[in-house]
Amino acid sequence: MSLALIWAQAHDGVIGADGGMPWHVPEDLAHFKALTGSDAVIMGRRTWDSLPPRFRPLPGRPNIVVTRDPAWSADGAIVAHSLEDAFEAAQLAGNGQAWVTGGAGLFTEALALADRLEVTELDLDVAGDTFAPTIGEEWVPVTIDPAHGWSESRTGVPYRFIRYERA
Ligand SMILES: CCc1nc(N)nc(N)c1OCCCOc1ncccc1N1CCC(C(F)(F)F)CC1
Repeated sequence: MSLALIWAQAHDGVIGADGGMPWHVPEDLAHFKALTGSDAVIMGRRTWDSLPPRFRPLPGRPNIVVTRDPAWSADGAIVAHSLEDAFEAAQLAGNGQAWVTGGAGLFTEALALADRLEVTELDLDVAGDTFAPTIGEEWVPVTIDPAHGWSESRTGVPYRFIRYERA
């Protein structure tokens, strides 16, 4: 079972503001859906709370939610009380690839265990209160589109997808 992290970030690594994502880039939703498919997703409880109700749980796959609260539960969520427990639950319930989908705390912790990062970069200046983890030198960007070219979202936001793998 390997662990991948997936996130979308604006300038300065902003990934969230006031419990949500301060943008709407449909191409990123499609990208997230295409990449994570029916694989297990692991997320923190605040990310779970941030999901629009129609996507909670994320459809068609095990949703593992990490929380410190021993009393927490939610329909459609497999509860874990640590990233290790979540990883184990993903191995039991999942099909080979597990995705950490947020938030910042989990990304920072999971970075050490992951072998793949799928980052959507948005050419967007937006105020935020939550930030992506710093990607260290050991991570190598894998060119997946012509030299990481920028595309333009139908909402006008330039975006690009970058895959990183551990060197
Ligand atoms: C997509 C947002 C997203 N992008 C990338 N690249 N990495 C992520 N870690 C990520 O955050 C996933 C959890 C938060 O997700 C949402 N937050 C607000 C609104 C909508 C969503 N989505 C819509 C698509 C839906 C589907 F199941 F269709 F994929 C899942 C929930």
